[in-house]
Amino acid sequence: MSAHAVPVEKYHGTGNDFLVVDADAHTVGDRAAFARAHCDRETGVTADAGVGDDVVPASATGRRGADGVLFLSIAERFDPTRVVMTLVQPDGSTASMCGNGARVVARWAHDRTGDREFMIDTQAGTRRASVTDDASAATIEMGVPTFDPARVPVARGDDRAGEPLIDEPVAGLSVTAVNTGVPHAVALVDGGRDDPEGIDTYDLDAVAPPVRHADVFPEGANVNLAAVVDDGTGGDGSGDVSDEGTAVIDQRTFERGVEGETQSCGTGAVAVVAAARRLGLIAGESAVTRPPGGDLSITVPDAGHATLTGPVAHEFSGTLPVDPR
Ligand SMILES: N[C@@H](CCC[C@H](N)C(=O)O)C(=O)O
Repeated sequence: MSAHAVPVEKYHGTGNDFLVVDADAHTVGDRAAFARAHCDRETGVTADAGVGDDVVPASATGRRGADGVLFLSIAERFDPTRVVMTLVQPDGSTASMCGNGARVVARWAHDRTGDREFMIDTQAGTRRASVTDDASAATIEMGVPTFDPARVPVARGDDRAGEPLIDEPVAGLSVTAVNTGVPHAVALVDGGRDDPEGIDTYDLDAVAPPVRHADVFPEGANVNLAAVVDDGTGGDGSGDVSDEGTAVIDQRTFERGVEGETQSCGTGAVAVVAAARRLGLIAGESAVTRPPGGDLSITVPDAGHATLTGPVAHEFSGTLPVDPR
């Protein structure tokens, strides 16, 4: 390996794909430039970056580039093993939390250590994580979603400055603002993916940017469309909570930092379920969200951490230039 090359692993969680760099072993001086170059969907990393037997056909996503670079630092002296996670996005920005990225971190740490339980240190706080026996799926504690306008953050600039922004018009969509580690705007729309007039009829790349950049979101926001296709009431209609099933919500997310729609967004999935609960659109605390890249299982209890569970997979190993210019 050249002195100017760094080993990388590529993983994805429901199509949200990430390059992973072991930040203890390898220094990347300009992380933003590295992410901008190698995440580019036109000119960025491919499975050809792999070396020897590690090269496998780009699997479930099979796409060039990535949704970000995870710079990871692992400390096995702790029990459970701790991993410090920093996500640098395709535009060079750093995100304080990433749900699917954290699932990738758990799988990467498992592949290194064989452990199944981890603590992941993010800029949004320390999160517990675990992988299944076969490591094909990971669960992350996602913290407590907040609608507090000071913490989303939301800046109304009027006499409602202290009120949460719940199902209100913002730049053409009716949105609910929630922070699940990063800021999200959630617009509940009619009709799921199977509805010819439903969620997939929206041109997300057109409708999301005005919300993402709206003045009411001083730090910007990820923008989610969500359609409740099963409210989870199920049962016999008696209202008995033991009859409550798992709700099903179709989800699409336009991500800040990617500046486009991703196949899946974990913090977005939790935001969607938290918003649906807040609006009284689903019965219980559990839901499956269905972003384009695959299903995610979410819990948002009345008290305590939300959780995010879903599949995670390794795509390939390789090396990339540290300085891509
Ligand atoms: N894809 C992530 C979210 C990453 C952060 C986001 N783009 C932001 O800048 O807020 C996830 O799975 O949560």
